[in-house]
Amino acid sequence: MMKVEILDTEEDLAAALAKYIADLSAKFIKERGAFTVVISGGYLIDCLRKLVEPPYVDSVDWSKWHVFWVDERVVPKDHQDSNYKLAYDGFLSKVPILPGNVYAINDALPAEGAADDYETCIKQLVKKNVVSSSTSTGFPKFDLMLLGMGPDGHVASLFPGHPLINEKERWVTYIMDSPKPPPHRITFTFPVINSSAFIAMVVAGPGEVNAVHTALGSTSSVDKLPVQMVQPEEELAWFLDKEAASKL
Ligand SMILES: O=C(O)[C@H](O)[C@@H](O)[C@H](O)[C@H](O)COP(=O)(O)O
Repeated sequence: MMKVEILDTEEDLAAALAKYIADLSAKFIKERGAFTVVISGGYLIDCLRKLVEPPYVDSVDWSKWHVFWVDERVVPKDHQDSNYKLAYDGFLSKVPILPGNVYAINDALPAEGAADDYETCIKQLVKKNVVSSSTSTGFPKFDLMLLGMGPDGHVASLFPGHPLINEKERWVTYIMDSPKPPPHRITFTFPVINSSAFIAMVVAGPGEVNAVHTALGSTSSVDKLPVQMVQPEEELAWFLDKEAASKL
């Protein structure tokens, strides 16, 4: 199922996104005592700012959250390009999520090793039932993924025309030639992204208007953009501000 929310301003988008996340947090914690959230980098983290303010900062049961990255740059965790640093500075440092429930990549490993290590970590969490497993695909089923999108329609570190968008076996893979710097990254694959229960696709501002139009406004497209390949098992919710939706 897909829904598209177009908000007047980016501020309204942040407020709507916070409510959506808080509601899903309450749902999954009630159902299974945990909430597994996968975040991307980029402007998404700034869009989470309403979650770290009242009422949500007080009402969300942060102790049940488990946080993962859909992609990460292969740099030290304190490097300016690190998605972990971006999320820590802008979100994780402001809420009482248990440090042991925040799953960053092993930044001492090169890209291939870091991807293998992250995949092994997730497999262990599936065995412990911290992360669910999709009964239809056998891949890990995260409760919610919070994704941004690039102007070229990339999601995570899955870029248009790159062979990685066709990876069908691995849970986590790596790229050494990312067109968006830095070049070395790890990324979830589409089988994992599309085995998630819910995905929020968060796009604000003028930078992605063409990719948003391609994804939501056009019917025919021979080669699908990565963003058009996103199809979670329960719901894909687009959160757009009026600028991002201006070509719809
Ligand atoms: O590591 C990354 O670069 C992000 O995970 C990436 O997938 C991001 O979500 C989009 O690129 C949008 O981010 P921007 O705000 O930088 O365009």
